[in-house]
This record gives sequence, C-alpha cells and structure tokens, in this order.
Amino acid sequence: MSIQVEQVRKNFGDFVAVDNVNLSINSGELTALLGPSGSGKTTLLRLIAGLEQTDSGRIIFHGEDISHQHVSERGVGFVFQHYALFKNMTVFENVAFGLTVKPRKFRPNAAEIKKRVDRLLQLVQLDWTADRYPSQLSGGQRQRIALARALAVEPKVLLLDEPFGALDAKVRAELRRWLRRLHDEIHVTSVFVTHDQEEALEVADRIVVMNKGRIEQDGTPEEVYDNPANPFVYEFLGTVNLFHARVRHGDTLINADTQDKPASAEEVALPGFAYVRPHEIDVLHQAEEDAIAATLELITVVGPTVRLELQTAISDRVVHVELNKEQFKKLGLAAAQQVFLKPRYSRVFLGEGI
Ligand SMILES: Nc1ncnc2c1ncn2[C@@H]1O[C@H](COP(=O)(O)OP(=O)(O)OP(=O)(O)O)[C@@H](O)[C@H]1O
Repeated sequence: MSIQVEQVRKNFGDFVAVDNVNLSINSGELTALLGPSGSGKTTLLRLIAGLEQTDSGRIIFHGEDISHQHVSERGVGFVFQHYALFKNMTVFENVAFGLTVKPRKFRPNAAEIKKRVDRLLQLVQLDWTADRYPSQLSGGQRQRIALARALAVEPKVLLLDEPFGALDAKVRAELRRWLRRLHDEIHVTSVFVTHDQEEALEVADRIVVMNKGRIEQDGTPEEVYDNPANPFVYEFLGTVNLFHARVRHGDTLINADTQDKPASAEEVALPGFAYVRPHEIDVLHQAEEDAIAATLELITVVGPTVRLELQTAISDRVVHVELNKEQFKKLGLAAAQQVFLKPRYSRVFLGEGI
C-alpha cells in the first residue's frame, strides 16, 4: 500500500503544525519521520491515520483519495509510546481483540482467531506469554504484544508513534533491531515517528527529516547522513563541528584568513561554513598546511571509541573528534597537549552562517 501526502496543511488556531507537506511513501517501505520536538511528526502521522482532519491537501492510499474517510475505514494499525494493552485481558485476548469485535459477517471463527493469534505471538517471539496478563510482562514485551495486536487485523498501513520511547536504552536498541527484522518478514507499509536519529538511521528504509511543520529532507539513511541538504539536517543527524571557511574555485579553505585579499574578481572567495563530523578529523603532532592548532582538553573513553574535546584559538566552539582506541594509543595523547587538526572531509554551506 503506497501513501501519498499532497500539499497537506494542518493548523491549530493560528499555529501551523504541518505546512504544505508533500510526501510519497512506497509500498512495503519502513519510513521514519524524524525531527525535534514540535516539528509536526505526530500531527502528520495522525493525519495519515485519520485521527486528525487536514485543513487542506489530500491523503492518498494506493491511488485512492482517503482524506475524508474515517479512521475506522482506513485499515491502519497503531502502536503508541505508552502501551495501551487492556490490563484485565490476557495477552492472547489482547491480540485477539481487534478480531473479536469485528461485525459478525467479517469475524473469523474461534479456531481461525486462535490460529492467527498463535501465529502472531510466534512472530513477535512471545508465544509463551499467551496466558499472562500485561502486568506480568516487561515494558519491551508489552510493546511487542501491542505490535502483534496492531497486526492482528491485517492493517494495510502500520503507524508507530515513538513505539520504544518509554523504554531504557538497551531494550530500545534490541527492539529497534527486532522491528527491522520483523518488517523484513512482513513488509507492511510502515511509518514511525522518532526524535532519535540513531533509531531512524538504524531501522528505516527512508528518513523524512521534519522541522517547523516542513520537510527538510527525504531520502535513504545514507543520503541524509552523507549528503545532508542543509545545515539543519547536518546538525540534527549527530555531532558536527563548524569551521569558518572560504570557497574559491571549488576549493574549501577552512579557517582561511578572513582578510585574505583576492588578486582579481575571479579570485573572490565566498564565505561559508565547513561542517565536519568528529570521525572525519585527523589529529597530528606536527603542524601541516591547512592544519589547525588545538589544545586537547578532555578525553572520554566510551567502549571502543575515544572522544576528544579540543579548543582552538580561532573559535569559541569546542571541537569534537572521535578516534578508535587503536588510533588513540598510537598517538599517545594526553590532556592539555598541543596538537593539530586536519579535517579529511567537509561539507560546505555558503553564507554568513548560523
Ligand atoms: N491538538 C492540538 N492543539 C493545539 N496544538 C497542537 C495540538 N497537537 C499538536 N499541537 C502543536 O503542534 C506542534 C506539532 O506537534 P507534534 O506533536 O506534531 O510534534 P512532534 O514533532 O510530534 O513533537 P514531539 O516529538 O514532541 O511529539 C506542536 O507545537 C504542538 O504543540
């Protein structure tokens, strides 16, 4: 089931929560809506679901305009952040719920319901919990049951709003890998909301980066991470260092002297900002052309990664560098040491910057 969002707008009073959004989601894709708090992710998801009505624009499922269809007609399944399982029902009854409340002529018989629920519980690897009550499950298990329950009615589209948001980091990481594997098995068109860039990068086929009710970029995880469309996307997708830069004949001069005098009009260097990820910087003991002198202020070891914080004379901003342990040992670095930084790769956005 493909989804098209065309020129969709949603206001709350004077506030524009979703601002003329266009989005096309392919059938069978797992798409992440990623953005900071208040960027309109949940509102867009609720508009797709039919839990909110658009002020203008259209929502199309597989070529059919469903903008005016009621939520119950759209064939969507939901999973929310806070497990909405029925406390007084067993796991089996929870998963079976959507089937048991179907009108009689659409309702499968008891044997068929049992077969389907058993199959779903196996799919989420929790068949051994069928007779338990939600209070006897961990948070992560409850979310897997919530997912099984959403899938029971065979939705055309699965919508997940921060499904792992309330869980601790380790369970969250496990569940997101599990969701990816599950999606590879069932291929139902799915859209999930998250503000966690790591989650989006790891799980999604497509990432839609939102900001202030608009889409900043829409692409594969590699596209948005390696080729961010603008500074907002760059900054949102992980730690980044900003250096003043000037661009001349396609070459970037990081921290080039801002007084630098061009010999001719063609030589004019345009001011901009070079964005460099922490793992894209080499640390040197000796000065080299284009290397930036820096003082090492803080060393933090996080598992196999060593994070450095450095201060340069040319900016107030701390520079973040990431090395693996081997590189770090080879360099023999210690706090307060003087070093030189050389970005291996940068992406430049022209303009006077942020
Ligand atoms: N029912 C409502 N009435 C008024 N304003 C609303 C309503 N729902 C959402 N908003 C506002 O619309 C904006 C977008 O909200 P939305 O929940 O879509 O953002 P979000 O990106 O999902 O954020 P979060 O990650 O915090 O959930 C917010 O500023 C919010 O306050």
